[in-house]
Amino acid sequence: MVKHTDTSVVTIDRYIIEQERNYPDATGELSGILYDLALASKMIANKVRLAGLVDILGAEGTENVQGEVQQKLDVIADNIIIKALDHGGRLCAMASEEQEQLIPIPTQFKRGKYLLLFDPLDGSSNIDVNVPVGTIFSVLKKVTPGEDGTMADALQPGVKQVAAGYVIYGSSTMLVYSTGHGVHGFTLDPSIGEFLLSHPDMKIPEHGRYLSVNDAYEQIWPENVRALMRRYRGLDGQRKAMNVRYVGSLVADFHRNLLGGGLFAYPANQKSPEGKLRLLYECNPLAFICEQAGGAAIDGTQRILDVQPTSLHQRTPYYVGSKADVAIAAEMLAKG
Ligand SMILES: O=P(O)(O)OC[C@H]1O[C@](O)(COP(=O)(O)O)[C@@H](O)[C@@H]1O
Ligand SMILES: [Mg+2]
Ligand SMILES: [Mg+2]
Repeated sequence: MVKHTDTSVVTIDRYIIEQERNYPDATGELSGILYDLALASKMIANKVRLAGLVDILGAEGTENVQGEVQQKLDVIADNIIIKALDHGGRLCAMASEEQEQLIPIPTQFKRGKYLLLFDPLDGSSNIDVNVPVGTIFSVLKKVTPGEDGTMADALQPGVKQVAAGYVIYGSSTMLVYSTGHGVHGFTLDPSIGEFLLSHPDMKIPEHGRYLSVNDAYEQIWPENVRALMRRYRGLDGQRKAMNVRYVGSLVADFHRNLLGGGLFAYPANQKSPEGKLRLLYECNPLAFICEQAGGAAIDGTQRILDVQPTSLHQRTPYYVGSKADVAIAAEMLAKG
């Protein structure tokens, strides 16, 4: 595998081909899915950039399966990804935060051996206020007989992912992914419309600087969660306080912590006993990336990637980031 420095001019397409050489039996189907996701991300980036100028801010007026009001950009991003990925002959089904059921591949198109699960627009509450948002994706291999993807194909533990990644639409647009061979970041150069390698082989620092949690829920957290947050804030005298940063877009909070080291948490609380974030298309893909970068991710009792899913839109408590900080969470939350 060619070792690129961050001065090489390498497009994502070229990099994906080079990575494919790691797999002697590769058919190019997984590479094709990553190409199409890169294309869809460019189209979504364009919409996000123009959000204030064209009529795509605000609510769509519909609700998704989570009971959340859908933003116009949630629906636009969802359609862009489905239309970019449904005809390549590489997928047997898709699943989206914005769709209640599995999304079948239209009958006129060939089916493939992979499933794509995604959160088309992450951080929806930040769209209208021009704060970074993102897209999150996870790729699984079909495990049941037959052509069409089934729920059993979607409900596989995170360790079964063959690829995962996210896109952040911030001051620049970046696509970060892993196929199980490290984590690689690409920055979109809008002047040539290409994702260029900018962050090869990303690693998260062992000890984190940043704590990312919405402590507006402090009053309704279980006592062991409150004790844990006091620890991270240096209030129990056991360690130096971490610096608090919370954007309210999971992708943006995760990305900052991946680069600078930190802990993102969305604990369970009395109102949401399972937490808020979705296991299959938010927590599993970022946990895969984080572990590939040397970090860790738990639900408070076990490794997120070992959780056996039971439903498409299930939620889970989430602690992800620098290994040493997640270890503290595991130790203190085990105290029940
Ligand atoms: O406002 P809260 O309760 O802190 O929740 C913020 C969290 O909700 C989310 O916006 C949920 O994701 P969606 O926007 O994709 O529904 C996360 O990005 C973010 O971390
Ligand atoms: Mg989300
Ligand atoms: Mg979303």
